[in-house]
Amino acid sequence: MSNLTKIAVLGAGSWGTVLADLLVNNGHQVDLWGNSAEMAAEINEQHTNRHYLPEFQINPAVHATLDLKETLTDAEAVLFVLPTAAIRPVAQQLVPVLAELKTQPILISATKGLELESHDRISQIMADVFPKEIADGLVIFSGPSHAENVATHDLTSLTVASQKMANARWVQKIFMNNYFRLYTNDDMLGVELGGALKNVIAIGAGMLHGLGYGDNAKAALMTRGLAEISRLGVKMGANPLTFMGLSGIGDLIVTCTSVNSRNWRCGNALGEGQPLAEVLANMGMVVEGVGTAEAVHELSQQMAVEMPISEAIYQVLYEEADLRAEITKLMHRDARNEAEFEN
Ligand SMILES: NC(=O)C1=CN([C@@H]2O[C@H](COP(=O)(O)OP(=O)(O)OC[C@H]3O[C@@H](n4cnc5c(N)ncnc54)[C@H](OP(=O)(O)O)[C@@H]3O)[C@@H](O)[C@H]2O)C=CC1
Ligand SMILES: O=C(CO)COP(=O)(O)O
Repeated sequence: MSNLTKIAVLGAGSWGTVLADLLVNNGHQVDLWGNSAEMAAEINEQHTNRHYLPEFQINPAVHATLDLKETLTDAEAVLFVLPTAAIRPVAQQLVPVLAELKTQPILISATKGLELESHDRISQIMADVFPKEIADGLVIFSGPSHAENVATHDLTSLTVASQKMANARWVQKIFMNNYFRLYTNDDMLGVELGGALKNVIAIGAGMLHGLGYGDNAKAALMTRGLAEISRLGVKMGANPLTFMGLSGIGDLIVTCTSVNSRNWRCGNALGEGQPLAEVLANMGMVVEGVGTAEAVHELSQQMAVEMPISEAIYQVLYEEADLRAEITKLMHRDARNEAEFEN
């Protein structure tokens, strides 16, 4: 057993690969767990992951594996970087493996989404699946951070939130370096909601671009999008200030304005007239906002919170509503005061 801090990274896609590389660059030992033998061989032998990050050269010390027991043994933390839909089944696979270990790792989630049908946040899925003493220590890792930019060491700041601040501070310490800065936050609910719900609004920003709308339209969408995210979040018990932070407005800005965003690119292609099934098939990476739009549609009804922009995007994605007609409807909603927080 080495003296290095070992971190298990689950999910060898764009974000998991870049975070594994960052952790190794920071002097930690990393096992990167994935589900493809070819991918693991490519990472271990060529130190690339061309499907997800065509230009990226991975630190050769990143070790990819398909063996979950090997990945978890001696790990001080387990970082989930999987699509939302994979969190519950993979977490269930972990339970018997963790039960055999002498010490329990800290769980960290970098995933941004709401589960379909249950509308659960990642922390709720973890609470369902893991024993309380493990789930209670979960750290949420969220903020404006395209993998492609972190890969080139662009300056990046994120939020780490947990009910156990000691865990958040530990995660802060293992990730921070001269291009990666983390802030702690005790509002896990707000941090999770900001990270998940901005993906829906980013699809809308892409749609506007695809239709040919300009900067004013995008600024209005982002501002009113944040208003409805905050409205839902506050009603659910989140701190309104969280939505003004990195995991709120910060992530909304980066996702609504960058061609690196898969959600933005999906919306842009829809705005240009491509069918959703074709867009998703061509993307080859997860577009979390599509599933989350359906979860938000149901959650906002359940919470009796109006979310007109997210609802319009849901209608276009799932109910074959006409995009231009939805925009017209939004522009003709009842006139109101900007500061009204109720609807
Ligand atoms: N990319 C980014 O810049 C950022 C992403 N995120 C969030 O991180 C999460 C992951 O995103 P990202 O890395 O971009 O996604 P990608 O689509 O790039 O990669 C997803 C990875 O998860 C793997 N996977 C899917 N299902 C399973 C499973 N059941 N078991 C094991 N592996 C599985 C995929 O494997 P396979 O190749 O076989 O499909 C793939 O390697 C998302 O919630 C996203 O919102 C957050 C911040 C930044
Ligand atoms: O969350 C992200 C950046 O912070 C990644 O966004 P996309 O999933 O839209 O690429």
